[in-house]
Amino acid sequence: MSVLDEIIDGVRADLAERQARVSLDELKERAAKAPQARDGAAALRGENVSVICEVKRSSPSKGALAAIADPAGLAADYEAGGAAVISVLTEQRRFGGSLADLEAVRAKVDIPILRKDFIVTAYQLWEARAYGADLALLIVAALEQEALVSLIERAESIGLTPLVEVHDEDEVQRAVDAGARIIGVNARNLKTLEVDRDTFARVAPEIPDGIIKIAESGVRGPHDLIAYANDGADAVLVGESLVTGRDPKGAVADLVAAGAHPALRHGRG
Ligand SMILES: O=P(O)(O)OC[C@@H](O)[C@@H](O)c1c[nH]c2ccccc12
Repeated sequence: MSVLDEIIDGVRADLAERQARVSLDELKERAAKAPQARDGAAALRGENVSVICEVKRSSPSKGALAAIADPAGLAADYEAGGAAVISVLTEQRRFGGSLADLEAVRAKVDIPILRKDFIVTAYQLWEARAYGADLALLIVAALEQEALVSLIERAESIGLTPLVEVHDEDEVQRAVDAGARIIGVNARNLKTLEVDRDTFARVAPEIPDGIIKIAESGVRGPHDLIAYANDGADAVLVGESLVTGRDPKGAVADLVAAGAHPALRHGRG
């Protein structure tokens, strides 16, 4: 069994508990009362390379990263540093996240928020909306094609912008066929947890023009953002280096400044 399969088993068990506690109808009522979703694609489409900053306490590859007693405070620092979008990991067992984190971050920041989790059913999309997310991650490797297609459609129909994650060329094809408009290339293979920063350069050329391209994982600082941008990234998604650093706001500002360099505009569409 791959790491991804193990994670998804845990996610399904936790999901079953929540489903037993909160009915889909209750969730839908809560989602109806949530503030209208912000435009996640618009936030990522600007002239500059956008920075998506992640609230992440731990990871299956590294274990504990940071306690993050105040996820909303961290997100506010990210926003003050110039983040375009906040990613909140809500998976509990391996990443130490929760829907409460999502809710707290929503209450504090005005920029769009991505629910980062292992979404396998529409119930989780309704949760995302009910707790204030604007975008939702859908991982191609975790979904059959039929499920991917229907979750993309469902996300859009409830006002969530799907960010579709891939790791190789075949998954790009599946994402495109399923109608993805934002594709994230994860440098980390979720089946083995290995990071290969060359993944984006290899896989991104397969993504058609007009689709927003995000380079995910392994960004240590501005030099990695610049490398990803030169390979065509419209945005980068950064977690570990921000939560383990001393000055998240300053680190985000440095990334944002690098992403605003006019030399990077050439060749990105
Ligand atoms: O901490 P990093 O290396 O900066 O990576 C952030 C983000 O890309 C990573 O957390 C991630 C990308 N895709 C995921 C899917 C599930 C869980 C986590 C992820």
